[in-house]
Amino acid sequence: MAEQRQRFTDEEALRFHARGKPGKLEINPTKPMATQRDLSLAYSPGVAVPVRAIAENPDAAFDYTARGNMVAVISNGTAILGLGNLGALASKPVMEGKAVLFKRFADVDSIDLEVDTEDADEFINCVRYLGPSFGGINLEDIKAPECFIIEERLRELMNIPVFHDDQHGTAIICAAGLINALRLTGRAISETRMVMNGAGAAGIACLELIKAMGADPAKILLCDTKGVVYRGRTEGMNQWKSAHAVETAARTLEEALEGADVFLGLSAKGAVTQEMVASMAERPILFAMANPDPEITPEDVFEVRPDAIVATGRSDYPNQVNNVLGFPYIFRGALDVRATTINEAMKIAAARALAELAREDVPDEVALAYSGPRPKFGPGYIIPVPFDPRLIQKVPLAVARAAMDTGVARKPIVDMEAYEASLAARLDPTAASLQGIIAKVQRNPKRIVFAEGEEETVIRAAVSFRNAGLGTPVLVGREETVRAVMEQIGVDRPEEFEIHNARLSADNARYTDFLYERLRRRGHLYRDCQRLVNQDRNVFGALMVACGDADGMVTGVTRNTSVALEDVRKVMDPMRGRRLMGVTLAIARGRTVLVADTLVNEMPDSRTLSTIAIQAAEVARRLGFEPRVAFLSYSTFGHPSGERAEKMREAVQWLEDQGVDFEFDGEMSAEVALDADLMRKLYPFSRLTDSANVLIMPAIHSAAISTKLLQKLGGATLIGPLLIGLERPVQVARMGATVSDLVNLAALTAYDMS
Ligand SMILES: NC(=O)C1=CN([C@@H]2O[C@H](COP(=O)(O)OP(=O)(O)OC[C@H]3O[C@@H](n4cnc5c(N)ncnc54)[C@H](OP(=O)(O)O)[C@@H]3O)[C@@H](O)[C@H]2O)C=CC1
Ligand SMILES: CC(=O)C(=O)O
Ligand SMILES: [Mg+2]
Repeated sequence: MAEQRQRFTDEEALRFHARGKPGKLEINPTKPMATQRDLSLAYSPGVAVPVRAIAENPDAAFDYTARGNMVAVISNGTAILGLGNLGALASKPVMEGKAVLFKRFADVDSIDLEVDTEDADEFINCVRYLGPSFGGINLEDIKAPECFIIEERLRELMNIPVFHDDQHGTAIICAAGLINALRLTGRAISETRMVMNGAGAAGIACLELIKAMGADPAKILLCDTKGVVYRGRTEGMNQWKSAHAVETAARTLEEALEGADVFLGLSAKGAVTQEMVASMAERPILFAMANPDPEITPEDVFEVRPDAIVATGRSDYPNQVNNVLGFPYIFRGALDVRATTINEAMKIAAARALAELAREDVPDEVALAYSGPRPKFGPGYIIPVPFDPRLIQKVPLAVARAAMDTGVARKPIVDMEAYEASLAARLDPTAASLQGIIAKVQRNPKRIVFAEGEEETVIRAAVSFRNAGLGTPVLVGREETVRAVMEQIGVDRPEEFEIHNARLSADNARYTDFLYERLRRRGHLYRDCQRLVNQDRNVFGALMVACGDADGMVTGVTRNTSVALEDVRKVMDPMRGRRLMGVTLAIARGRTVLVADTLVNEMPDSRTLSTIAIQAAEVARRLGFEPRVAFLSYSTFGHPSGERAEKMREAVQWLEDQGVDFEFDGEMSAEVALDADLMRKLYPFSRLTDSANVLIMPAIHSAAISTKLLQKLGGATLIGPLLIGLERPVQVARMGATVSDLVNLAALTAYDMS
C-alpha cells in the first residue's frame, strides 16, 4: 500500500496554529474608535438610536448591525472530521478553520461556537436562542443520528438558514463531482450501480441528494461498520439507515463493490482495499472522501485500476471533493437575499453551478495556485479547485436565484447583473474599480490588437476579452501556431478570431510606406522599415492602430516594458502638448489611489511634475474619481528643506499659475496626504478638502519602489502602470502578467486612457 503523503510534519501543524496570536481568527472593528465622538456614537449614548430602531422594526438589524453577514459555525465535536467523538473543545481548531474559510472565500463574517453537550435537546435549546445574533447557522461535525434530529428541529424553530454542512455541503459537492465523472465515463445516473460506505451525517445526505437527482434506489447499496444495510437487518440500525435499506444478497462492502460503477466513501481511513477496487466495473469512479485520510489513496487505486476516476477530500490530491467548495458560497447567496432557509432547489442549483464551472476553461489565477499542468476538464479535474476565483461569482448567484424562484428570499435581488459584479468585487478589488469601465466598453466594444498573439496567456486573454463582450480581439502571429495553441487549450469558436501574420498581411506595403514616411529622416532606409514591419509584432500591431485598422493595442508579456515602449514609439508620438507617463492604481483597504509617474520620466523637473499632475488628474476623472492631488516628499510644507522637496514646491507654484480646476497641494509626506484628520490637525491651511487620491512622486524610483512596497507589504492590488499621453491607445503589460491583468489592460485600452 502507498504511504499517505503528508507535506508537513505534526510539529509544523502545531506551530502554524500557535504562532503569533494563537488560533486562526480575531475580530476587527469596522468603524473608527479613535475619538471621544466616535465612542459616543458607537457606544452610549449614540447606540441607543439603532437599538430603538431595531425594537420597532426587527429588519433594521440588517442595516445597523453585523447580523446580516454573520454566520455561526456550531459543533459539539461528536464527529470531528473522520477522527470520531473527541469532544467540543477539541473541535475548536476545525470550527475556527471553517469560520476563516467563510471569510477567505466568500467574505462572510463567521465565529465558531463549541457547545459542550452530547444531548440533542440540550444542544437544540442552546442554539435556538442565538437567532438574533446571526444571519445563518452552520452546524458542523455532529454525529449521526443526533445531527438529523438537531438540524430538523432547529430548522423548525429558527427563521434563518440552519444548514448541517457535513450533510448538505458534502452532498452538494459530491453531486457536482459525480455529475461530471458520470459524464466523462458516459454513464446515466439512473443506470449507475453505486455503493455508499458510511451511513452517517454525510453519507445519508449524499444518498438523498443523489436520489433526488435521478439515481435508482434499487441500484445503490449503503454500508456502515456492520456491512451492507439490507432490508431486514436489525443490528446498528436507525430510521435514516432503514430508509435506504434494499433487498440484496450482499452482506459486506467487498461483496457490494463487485461490479459496481461508483464507490462513495464517507466513512473512515483505509476502509477500502485494492482487491475491492480491482473487482469494480470498467472505468470505476471512486470518491474516497473521509478526512483527514481517505478510505483508499489515489496511488493505491491507480496501481490496480489505472482507468479509474478518483477524488478525495484532501487538498494535496487532484479532485478535492470537500465541502469547502460549498458552504462559503451557499451562505453568501442565502445571506444576500436574506433567505429564511436553504432548500433543495438552492442545493441542486449550487451542485449544477459547480459542475458547470469545472467544464469551463481555467483562468491563470487558478492554474498558478497549483503546481503541475493547468487543470483541464477530464478525469484529473472533475470539480473546481477551492482557489478558483470564479466560484464567488457563480455559486452564490445560482443559490440566490434559486431562493428567489422558490419564494424563500426575504429581500429579492432586483439587478442580477449588478449583483454578479458585486460578488466579484468582494474578493477582487480590481473588479469593483473597473466594473463601471467594463460596462461602458461593453456598450461600445472596440477592436484591440493583442500583439503577442502566439502566447498562450495572450490567447486566453483574447478569448476572455471576446467572451466578456468587450470587443473584437485581433491577434498578431503565425496563423498555424496561434490555431495550434487555440486547439490545445480548447478555445470555443476559434474561427471567430482574426489572426494577422505581419509577413503575409495584405496591408504590409501600406504599413511599410507609413513607417518609412515617419522614419526616413531618422536614419531608417525603406528596407529597414520593411524588416521592422515583417519581424516586429509590436511595430506591426502599433501600425494597425496608427493606420486606423484597430482601436488600440496591448503588448508587453514577452519583452521588457522599455523595449516594447521603444517599438511602439517608432510608430506613434505622444499626443500634441502631452507628456508620456505612467499611472498606477493602487487598491488597498477599500481605497484607491493613483500614483504617477511610475513609468517614463526618471527625474522630472518641477514643470514636468506639474504636467504629470494635470494628466494624472485627468486620468482620475476618467476613472470616475474627483482628483485631490498631493505632491509627495519626505518633507511637509517646507520642513525639512531639501532639493527634491523644493522641486515639489515649485511644481505646486506652476499649477497655481495655471489655474487648474482640481484640488492640489504639497509638498507633503505620504502620511499627511493619506490622513485627512492629521492634515486638518497639523496643517489646517492645506487646500485639500479630504485625503489625497492622486499621489505625485518626486521621481520614478520613489514611485516604483513605493508601489511595489504597497503591493508586497500592504497587500495592495496594483493596476498598471497605464501608459498615458500617446496619440493612440496602447498599453504595455508587465512581463509575467496574468490573463486577468491583460483583460483589465485591454478593457482600459478600449476605454482609451491615453
Ligand atoms: N470530504 C468532505 O467534504 C467531507 C468528508 N466527511 C468525512 O466523512 C466521514 C463521516 O463523517 P460524518 O458523516 O460526519 O460522521 P458520522 O459519525 O455521522 O458517520 C460516520 C459513518 O461512517 C461509518 N463508518 C465509520 N467507519 C467505517 C468503516 N470502517 N466502514 C464503514 N463505515 C464506517 C459509521 O458507521 P456506523 O453507523 O456503523 O457507526 C457511520 O455510519 C468522516 O471521515 C468525515 O471526515 C464528512 C463531511 C464532509
Ligand atoms: C470536510 C468536513 O467537513 C469533514 O470532513 O467533516
Ligand atoms: Mg465536517
